[in-house]
Amino acid sequence: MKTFDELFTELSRKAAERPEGSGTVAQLDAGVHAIGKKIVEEAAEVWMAAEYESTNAAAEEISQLLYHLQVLMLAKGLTLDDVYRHL
Ligand SMILES: N=c1c2ncn([C@@H]3O[C@H](COP(=O)(O)OP(=O)(O)OP(=O)(O)O)[C@@H](O)[C@H]3O)c2ncn1[C@@H]1O[C@H](COP(=O)(O)O)[C@@H](O)[C@H]1O
Repeated sequence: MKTFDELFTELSRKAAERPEGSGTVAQLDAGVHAIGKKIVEEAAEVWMAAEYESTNAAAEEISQLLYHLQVLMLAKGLTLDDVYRHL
């Protein structure tokens, strides 16, 4: 298990070091358009899981949406503070 901040630290390292086989690196290479599409897809899956599936399924879909949002943040060069200052 990891926190939102811990995941961002891990993904930032992946983006910098570009290890072989990293899905995050592949997503970053695919670009903002592809990442954005994935976010919309994952958001729809969150909605469907929340409405029609178990609470655990909804939690899993939410975790995937959070992951893809972080990938977009990295693609755009945004930090956690850039986002947190708007909360
Ligand atoms: N938390 C996640 C995470 N959540 C979601 N995903 C990606 O999002 C996809 C989920 O999409 P779906 O369930 O809709 O399945 P899918 O449509 O079949 O997926 P794709 O065809 O798009 O791959 C997964 O296949 C992963 O590619 C994640 N990929 C990575 N992480 C974490 O990110 C870290 C770095 O991962 P790597 O960069 O791959 O090393 C690790 O700690 C991972 O646990």
